[in-house]
Amino acid sequence: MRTAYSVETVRAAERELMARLAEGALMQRAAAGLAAACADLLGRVYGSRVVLLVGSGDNGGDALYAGARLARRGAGVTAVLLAPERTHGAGLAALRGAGGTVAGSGAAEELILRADLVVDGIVGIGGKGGLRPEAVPLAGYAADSRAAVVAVDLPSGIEADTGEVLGTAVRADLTVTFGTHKPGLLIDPGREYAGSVRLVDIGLELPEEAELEALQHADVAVRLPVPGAESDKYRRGVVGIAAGSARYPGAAVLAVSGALRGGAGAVRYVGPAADAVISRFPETLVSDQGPARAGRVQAWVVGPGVGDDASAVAQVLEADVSVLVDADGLRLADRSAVRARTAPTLMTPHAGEAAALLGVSRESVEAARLASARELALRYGATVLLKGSTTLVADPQGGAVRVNPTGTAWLATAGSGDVLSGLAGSLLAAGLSALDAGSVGAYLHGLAGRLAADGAPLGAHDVAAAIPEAWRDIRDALR
Ligand SMILES: NC(=O)C1=CN([C@@H]2O[C@H](COP(=O)(O)OP(=O)(O)OC[C@H]3O[C@@H](n4cnc5c(N)ncnc54)[C@H](O)[C@@H]3O)[C@@H](O)[C@H]2O)[C@@H](O)CC1
Ligand SMILES: [K+]
Repeated sequence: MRTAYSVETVRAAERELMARLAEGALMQRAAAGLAAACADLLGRVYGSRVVLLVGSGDNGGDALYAGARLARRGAGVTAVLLAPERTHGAGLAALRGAGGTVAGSGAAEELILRADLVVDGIVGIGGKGGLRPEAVPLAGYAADSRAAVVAVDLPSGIEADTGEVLGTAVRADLTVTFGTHKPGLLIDPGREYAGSVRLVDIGLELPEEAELEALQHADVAVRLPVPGAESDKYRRGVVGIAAGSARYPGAAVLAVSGALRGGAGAVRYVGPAADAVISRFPETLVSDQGPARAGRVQAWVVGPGVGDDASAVAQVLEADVSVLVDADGLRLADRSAVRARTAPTLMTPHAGEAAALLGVSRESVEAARLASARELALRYGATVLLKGSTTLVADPQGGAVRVNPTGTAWLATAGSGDVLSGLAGSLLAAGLSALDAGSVGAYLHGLAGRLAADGAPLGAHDVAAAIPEAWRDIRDALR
């Protein structure tokens, strides 16, 4: 499991650790890790041109000490100081002692454009409210330069706790982060600014429960349902799919295609698209009765392509089994009916749907994904899977939010969400909690999307067809 902790938690752990260590020891650990990462990126340190962007805090101190280490190995290191009178004094002395120099801000553009490496130590976890105006041009020069850009702890200008980007931020090729990932490094839009992320262990002791967690192959593998010797189709779980309409039969077919690959023993389809479903997937059990009379299931998926069939949504919400609500279902679901449920509920909006449910703009959901997912979970008393470039899953009772690491932009294709609904609903029917079904479903779906796309456009049905390959790939992590 990859975890991320909030600034407040990191600060507390740092205080505790600093009290036990010699003055400056922690910063030396950070700088050593940073310098090593820079050296790896440069390949040849000797003779390289390195520019340090140095803000007024310890983030700048890290950059200066790392710069001193690179200067000692023969790099030409120049520091651009944003606040010369408030620069980390000992760090600056170390840089000078190692042969590094300081340039005035007038020389910054020229230096950055000619550099091999730019180290962004403008601001770290002490930053708030986006880049200050004097730092904004530096981010621009770094973006225009052919130099590799390494962010210290996090790209300056992104909000560490949320991944929000307020105005301009530094775009890094590599972020070297200390002690733990910060939430903003794993959530868009901040994640896109971070490039690849390298974690340097500085010995922080962090609490059990993280702010954010990202499942990895091994975490998913142990959660995948596996039929036992005693299993039959009913014991493996039956998932009911209430989806599709005369106008949108394809949504039903795609939801079923995901559900068939998600671990349930049988898929029961209810709705007006039964013919389309059967002709594509003859193994589906179909019914033209409403969900309330369709026979026993262990979980329901309701919503993809149902149009205005509010009755199907209401019937499903009354069922005493796990329910996944998606697409049209989100619009039609009565909030008090969702809140009144005692069995688990998983809602799967994309940013636009989440915005409608919260009564805010789509942009504000996209800018603050973590807060939006949490808020929605609280309001509805339901687990919320917020789809997007970084899919998040939040439980209503709090706890670590799951962030999906397998997403790919190729998944932004019509019908892809219907496949995810069926898949995650099938995992619910197989007995996974709403949090696990949502996060394991998103992980499988993302990986299937990557495997199916392999760098080329794909259709949603390709994603569904690639789920078994993704499943095997993950399962093999346990071998
Ligand atoms: N505290 C520790 O134990 C350690 C801290 N380390 C480093 O220290 C950093 C935190 O240092 P600080 O607490 O000094 O804080 P920062 O260096 O992150 O930033 C604080 C300084 O930046 C200025 N600032 C705030 N917002 C800004 C903005 N939007 N634009 C420009 N300047 C802004 C403030 O005036 C303040 O002087 C970490 O991110 C990490 O890089 C590491 O050395 C590891 C050990
Ligand atoms: K930084």
